[in-house]
Amino acid sequence: MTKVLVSDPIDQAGIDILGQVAQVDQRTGLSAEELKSIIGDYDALMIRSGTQVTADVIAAADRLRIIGRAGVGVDNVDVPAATQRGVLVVNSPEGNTIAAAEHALALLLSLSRHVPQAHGSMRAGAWDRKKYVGNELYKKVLGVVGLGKIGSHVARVAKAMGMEVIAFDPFISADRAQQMQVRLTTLEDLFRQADYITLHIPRTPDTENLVNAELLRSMKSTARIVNCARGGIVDEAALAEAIENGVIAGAGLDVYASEPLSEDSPLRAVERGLVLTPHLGASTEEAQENVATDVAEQIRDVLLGLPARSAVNIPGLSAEIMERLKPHLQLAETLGLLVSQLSGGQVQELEVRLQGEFALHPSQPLMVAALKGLLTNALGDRINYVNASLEAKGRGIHVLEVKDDASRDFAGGSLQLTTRGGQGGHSVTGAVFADGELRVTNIDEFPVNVPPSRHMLFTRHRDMPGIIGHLGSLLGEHNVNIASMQVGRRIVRGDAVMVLSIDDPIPPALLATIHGINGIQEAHPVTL
Ligand SMILES: NC(=O)c1ccc[n+]([C@@H]2O[C@H](COP(=O)([O-])OP(=O)(O)OC[C@H]3O[C@@H](n4cnc5c(N)ncnc54)[C@H](O)[C@@H]3O)[C@@H](O)[C@H]2O)c1
Ligand SMILES: O=C(O)CC[C@@H](O)C(=O)O
Repeated sequence: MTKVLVSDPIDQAGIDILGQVAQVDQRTGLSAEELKSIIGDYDALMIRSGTQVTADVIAAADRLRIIGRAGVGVDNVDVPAATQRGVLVVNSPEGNTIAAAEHALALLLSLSRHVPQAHGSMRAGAWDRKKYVGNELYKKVLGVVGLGKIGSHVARVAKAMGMEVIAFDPFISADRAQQMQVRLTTLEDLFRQADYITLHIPRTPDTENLVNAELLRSMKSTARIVNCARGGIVDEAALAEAIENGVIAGAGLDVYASEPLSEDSPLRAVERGLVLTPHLGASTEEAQENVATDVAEQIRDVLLGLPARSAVNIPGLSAEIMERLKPHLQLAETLGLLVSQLSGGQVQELEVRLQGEFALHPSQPLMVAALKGLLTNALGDRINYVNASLEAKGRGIHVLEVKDDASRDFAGGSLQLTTRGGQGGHSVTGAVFADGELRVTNIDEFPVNVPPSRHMLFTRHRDMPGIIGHLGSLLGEHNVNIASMQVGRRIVRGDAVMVLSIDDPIPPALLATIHGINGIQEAHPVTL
């Protein structure tokens, strides 16, 4: 008998769909140990954000074929562990977009009119009209951080309410922002200018504690901030302090670094200017029905041997092709990640050139892997083989595929990714060597031969005496250890590129100093 475990509250519409093909056991509130002890009996697991599907749980899941997340974020699932075990992870990328956007707007309005506090005082028998004088949103500046699905909807509604909308999203093109009548700006400027700020970005290493004490200090003292995206993006202790000390006027939070929010969190002690909700962004009847139906249909289909439409991990490729193309897919993804960081995010066109033997492989998975790499910094764990093409299209990125099987630069062929965009373009080429090792072989038409490593620094500079030594000593002074270094140049004392593999990331202050070195035209730290 096929069995599905539903371990979080899921709308009945989803349960009914699962019931068409399997025995459905609804067991919410399981401890980690209890989940581990029973998961071995199940073919599918359906969850929301409450259940933590750790590597331990997956290791105990002998029969498990699919994990369905009724919602967007899969940060409560160890996706690499699931992929390794061949367990498909599916989600519902759009089912709760409107619900989350409306919740952010609800927090903005509640904050500006003190709705929860006024309600509390009425319940306590008071009739206090003076204490709860608020502010209007009309004609105020709303700063949207992250202009994706939810951020765009919030921006649209805010404009209809007469707000001026500015946004920070380094991965959205100026054209797209213009279509939405939103002015793109820097994060710093947004925090300085906005009367209201709303966050709609994923939690990634780049966005963790993005809103810290320093950024909060740069806000107007009358400004308010809403986080209905992910916990951990805002430094909670710094936020509580900023509200208590009048540095900012208030905040509305739906998500927390650790959930449920602990009873002794400093946030719970803030008396004025703070509205807290317990991760309710997706909690509307409509969204719960949408996500439950969307995910239950995918679980049902997969259990019947059909493909899933929103797989987060394994693409619609056979295991055999995946195995054969593994290093090539890895190269495409690595080059995508690399070229996106060289290009600074604003990419309008990506050209993928399959050269020599690369042109003989199926191109679609390679194109998708390249796009997945290109969008990884923008979308974190939300980008996958299934949605990469769609996400690129949604961002207005034009994708070109060029096959050049006559090229003979490396025995196994090579792959070149070229970006074009508002800030110019970059190109990177790579190859898979006979031992399966990946190599970056060309940067902006300068030949190099570098294995990709976790932390790297790429510079474009004038080939002149002293520049390499200067950079080397500067890194040494800042305790950044260089593992290897290579220079690529076409003519002596012309333009050149330098590629450093380093053991540690470059601190932002050091990057500014590197930019100041005479002869350095560009410097890009890269994390792969
Ligand atoms: N509170 C809830 O219940 C709830 C419900 C649904 C979604 N969410 C969360 O809301 C967030 C947004 O979801 P979405 O569906 O709009 O995602 P999306 O992928 O459509 O949009 C995210 C946007 O953030 C941008 N971005 C990435 N890194 C950035 C950075 N460092 N600075 C600025 N912009 C950056 C991306 O370019 C993208 O446009 C996610 O974190 C999601 O998990 C919360
Ligand atoms: O399951 C929930 O209610 C939270 C969902 C939301 O955070 C998401 O990422 O989709």
